[in-house]
Amino acid sequence: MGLMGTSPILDNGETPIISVRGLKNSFGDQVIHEGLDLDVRRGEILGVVGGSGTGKSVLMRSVIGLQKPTTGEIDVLGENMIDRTEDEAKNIRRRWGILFQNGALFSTLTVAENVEVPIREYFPFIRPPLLDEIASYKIAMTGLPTNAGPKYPSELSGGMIKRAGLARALALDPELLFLDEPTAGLDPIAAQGFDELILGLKERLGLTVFLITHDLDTLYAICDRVAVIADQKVIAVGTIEELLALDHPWIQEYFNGPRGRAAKAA
Ligand SMILES: Nc1ncnc2c1ncn2[C@@H]1O[C@H](COP(=O)(O)OP(=O)(O)OP(=O)(O)O)[C@@H](O)[C@H]1O
Repeated sequence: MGLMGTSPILDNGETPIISVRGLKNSFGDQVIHEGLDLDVRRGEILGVVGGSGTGKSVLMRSVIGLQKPTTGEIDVLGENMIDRTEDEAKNIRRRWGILFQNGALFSTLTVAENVEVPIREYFPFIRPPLLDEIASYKIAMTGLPTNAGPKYPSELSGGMIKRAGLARALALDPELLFLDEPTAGLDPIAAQGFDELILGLKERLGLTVFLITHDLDTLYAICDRVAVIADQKVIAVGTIEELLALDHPWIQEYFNGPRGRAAKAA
């Protein structure tokens, strides 16, 4: 643990699932990241934390190829993400699932139809009833009742929308899941249920999870390691216990403030 090294090979000899080196992102004069390094290991849930506007979402967008960095190297699932052809990019996108902050469902499609979108895109030869069966299976995996399939997003609660978004993220059996603040806006019980769902799916499906969150309960409950973004880079990464041992004001305030202490005690 501790401060990031520069080798893309981890201590245990494994190649990381995500490797970011020397990332710089800027918008005009505003520099968001500079010299940012990060590794995500196979099978872990890595939490990404940092103050508002430190560039957590921009980091995720860079990793998934939606935001071209100013400079830097990004490897995901063994593929170099910089300067890829559209075909290569499409192939790699099939191997991960993304849950955006607001669920990002198509409002004019039912839950089942939303889940079917990526399947239709990549496997156009799969037709109903198999398509519907796959969608029902994914919907059930996320703990939604079977009657959620024909519903429209506007008929769902916030927690159900997140689950439907997750069902769509799981549509193509991804190896890697990106979650952007999955419990934001959920009540504590729904948030806890969602945490348990993520942890269960990670264990059963062997997923690797990149998770942006402000939710201290989530960090304590399900994250194997936590990466802290401050001063335009990942200043530290490790278990919460390891982070607590570091003498950084933001880390101390975040994990040892009243909310951090309450989450730890829970
Ligand atoms: N496309 C863009 N054009 C210009 N500036 C942008 C763009 N995307 C993000 N930014 C800026 O980059 C900074 C980081 O944004 P980002 O959304 O990644 O922060 P964050 O850490 O995810 O914040 P929060 O915790 O509040 O969600 C912000 O100042 C934002 O205004």
